[in-house]
Amino acid sequence: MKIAVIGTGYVGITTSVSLGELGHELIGVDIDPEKVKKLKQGILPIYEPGVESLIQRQLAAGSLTFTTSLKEALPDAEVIFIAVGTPSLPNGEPDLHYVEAVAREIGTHINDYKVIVNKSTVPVGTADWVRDLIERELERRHVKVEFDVVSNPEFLQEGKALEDARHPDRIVLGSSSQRAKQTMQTVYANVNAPIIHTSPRNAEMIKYASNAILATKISFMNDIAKLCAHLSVDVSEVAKGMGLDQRIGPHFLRAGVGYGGSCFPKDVEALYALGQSAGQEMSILRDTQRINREQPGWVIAQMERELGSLKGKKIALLGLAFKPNTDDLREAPSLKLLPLLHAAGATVRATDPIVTDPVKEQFPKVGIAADAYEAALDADAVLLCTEWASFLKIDWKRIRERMKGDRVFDARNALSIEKVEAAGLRYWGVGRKGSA
Ligand SMILES: NC(=O)c1ccc[n+]([C@@H]2O[C@H](COP(=O)([O-])OP(=O)(O)OC[C@H]3O[C@@H](n4cnc5c(N)ncnc54)[C@H](O)[C@@H]3O)[C@@H](O)[C@H]2O)c1
Ligand SMILES: O=c1ccn([C@@H]2O[C@H](COP(=O)(O)OP(=O)(O)O[C@H]3O[C@H](CO)[C@@H](O)[C@H](O)[C@H]3O)[C@@H](O)[C@H]2O)c(=O)[nH]1
Repeated sequence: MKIAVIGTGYVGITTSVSLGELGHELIGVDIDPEKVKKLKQGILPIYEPGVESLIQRQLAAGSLTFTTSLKEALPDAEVIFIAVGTPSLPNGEPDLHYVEAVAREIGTHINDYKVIVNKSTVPVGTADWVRDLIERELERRHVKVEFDVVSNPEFLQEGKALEDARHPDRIVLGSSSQRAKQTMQTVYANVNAPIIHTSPRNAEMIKYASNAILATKISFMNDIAKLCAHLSVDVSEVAKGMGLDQRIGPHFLRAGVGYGGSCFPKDVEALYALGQSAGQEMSILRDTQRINREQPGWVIAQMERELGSLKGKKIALLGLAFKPNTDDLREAPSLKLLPLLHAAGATVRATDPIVTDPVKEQFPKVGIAADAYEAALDADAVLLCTEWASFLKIDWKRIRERMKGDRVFDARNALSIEKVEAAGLRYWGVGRKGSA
């Protein structure tokens, strides 16, 4: 089957290569000529493990191509995926103008039956709106072309996008016609995952509600962690004990410095905004967001409680990306910690295995170190912000020798207390040992 994917960000690229693995022929479209130029050369403009080699293989086989021209991509494609961004507007609602532009362009150029699949995360009712936009363009052209709009939300996690695409927990298909449903069944025929066939509106809500509950689990555990800190309880042990209950599950129970990334913050906000416009309070989501906003400040306040004033203190910041295995800095907690540390008078030397330059541009005062050992030189304290695998394997004795102070603040609850303490360092975690 020939498939066009509009937008070559995380979702567009992952969709393209994973559908390519299923035997389909893919054409990726992006308005960004630089991105397309790189992709045509097999260069991935983002860091996502495993994806670049797959692009190169599929380019060489001729089963994957890229273009900046939607018009050129449309005629041969039976299915058109929309995978453009839906960032937050200042009022919290998602900005749908990229989706709108693509829908209009599709309406301008289609001449035969297509299934248009929305993969972007969008509010309930967007599939109907996309249908209207396309119909209006067809009316303007005085042509009649049949098409269907399907909602097929994406659930991949950055850093493990390929694995998630190959082995999804479920595929959600919100189709409004039998013809579209059958086409989508062919698209995903070779994926071994449960398929939920539902309406487009239900599919759109499934995506927002899924992200919102995951974000809420994190904020809930961050609240529990702060209580654990007062009661000398280790929240990691609590999470372990809770997670074995199958009704709760072990995932997304890790307390830390809060959630970041391009999805949770904007999607929780968008669902909250959707509630507001429907006159529905959504107070849980309000608190989910509040707790997340406050978490970096709470971590810094705890550091001040432990270290005294941070004025003149040297802090080694380990990790800048919003999570490991990505170079994505969107809503990264590091970008919230840095101004707070600076405002408190601390000097920061940061390190990250992948992403440093954009942080240096945004915060010229931050020193950038090649690795954790360089960052720790003369430091009063180490602060772990992103739990990259390389940081979990640190030789803490080597770190101790280089530091001036002896404090390790684990804002991800990812380090082994025993290993840190065996090196003669004092450990602090979020609602773990050392917190109060
Ligand atoms: N990043 C994730 O992990 C993830 C996971 C699930 C769902 N989503 C959702 O998927 C959508 C895309 O997310 P992303 O992170 O891939 O976005 P992104 O911002 O990384 O990429 C979007 C791409 O679309 C391109 N684009 C914009 N307008 C275009 C147009 N008119 N024609 C062609 N290309 C156009 C941009 O140049 C950009 O390359 C969002 O709605 C997001 O919420 C993202
Ligand atoms: O127990 C946990 C789990 C995660 N996080 C943080 O939560 C954020 C988001 O992590 P994760 O969900 O792994 O990354 P994303 O790539 O943003 O993926 C989320 O957002 C995507 C975009 O909608 C969805 O497709 C995914 O299903 C959803 O997990 C990161 O800052 C993590 O550090 C925690 O603090 N504690």
